[in-house]
Amino acid sequence: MDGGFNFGLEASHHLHSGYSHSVTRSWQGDSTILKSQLIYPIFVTDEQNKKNEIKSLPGQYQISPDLLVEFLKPLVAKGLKSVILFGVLINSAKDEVGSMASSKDSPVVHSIQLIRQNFPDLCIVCDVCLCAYTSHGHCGILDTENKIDNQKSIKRLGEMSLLLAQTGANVIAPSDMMDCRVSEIKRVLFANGFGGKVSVMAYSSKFASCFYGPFRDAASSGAKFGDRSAYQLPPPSRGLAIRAAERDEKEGADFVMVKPAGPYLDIIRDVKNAVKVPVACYQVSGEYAMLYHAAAAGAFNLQSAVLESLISLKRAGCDIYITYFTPNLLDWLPL
Ligand SMILES: NCc1[nH]cc(CCC(=O)O)c1CC(=O)O
Repeated sequence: MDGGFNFGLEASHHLHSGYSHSVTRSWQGDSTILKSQLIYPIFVTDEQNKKNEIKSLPGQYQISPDLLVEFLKPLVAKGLKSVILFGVLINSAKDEVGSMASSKDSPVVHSIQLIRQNFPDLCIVCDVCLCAYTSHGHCGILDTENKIDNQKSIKRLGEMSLLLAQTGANVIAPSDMMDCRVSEIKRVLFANGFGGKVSVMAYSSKFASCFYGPFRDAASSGAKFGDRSAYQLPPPSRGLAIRAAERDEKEGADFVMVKPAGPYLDIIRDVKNAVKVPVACYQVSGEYAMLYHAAAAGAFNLQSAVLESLISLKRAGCDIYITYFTPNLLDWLPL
């Protein structure tokens, strides 16, 4: 008798003996999600006095640093503990090498300064990638044949990370998917006195996913957006995804990430079993849009659906939740 058959017998016994309900009730597991495990993604623009709702992400905004403090105040009062910042540039500010990514004029640098002054305890995570800053929209620097130049790219990512750390970021989160970027960023942080002070949350198991669609709108990286399947993982690949997490842990990542989250629950569990560092899961823009629009169309209650989606992540092994629903969750979750 194989395991599957055994399990079937057991299940049907529970089902028909009236035993199942008491078993599942006493076996619910821990469904608690804490506010301190949430990270709220925020898009900061280089324009002034701007708070633009993102069309494909209703309820989410591109916001300029001068309005950021007022925007965050009520959320911090409700228990917001962490944000992840994404820079958004007007097209004329972009160039081939993404110069603004490591410029003191970048909206992310301005935002870190303001958050540090006004909310000293807020944990600032910064997305580190070049796609929002390059004119071609790729996550790295291209060579003369329009292929990614890995070495040049990770050097730029190191420069960007150092500036963000110097400005006051707590966590550097590389989402570019270039080879060896975690070790390069770690090396730069240690060489400049940030070892043990600023941590690295690596987007490790990041799939080339259509669920990032609305994000392209949000980060204004849509227009010239190219195919990223050369550096993001193919959706069917399980082994690569696990090896990527193990590799990033070896390179010194303090957290690894699985992204998207909901469609990749199996990967979350496998990564959780494979690494010792905490596992962050990114419930991405497309997952947000699906839940939002389905609830708006009356398919289900938003709060129930969002909580169930996050509890599923927890069951799979999630330690940290990156979700656009963070403001809602601050209302829904107990302190
Ligand atoms: N590299 C940048 C980046 N950082 C986070 C996302 C997606 C997040 C979301 O969809 O919410 C992306 C887009 C991409 O890589 O294609």
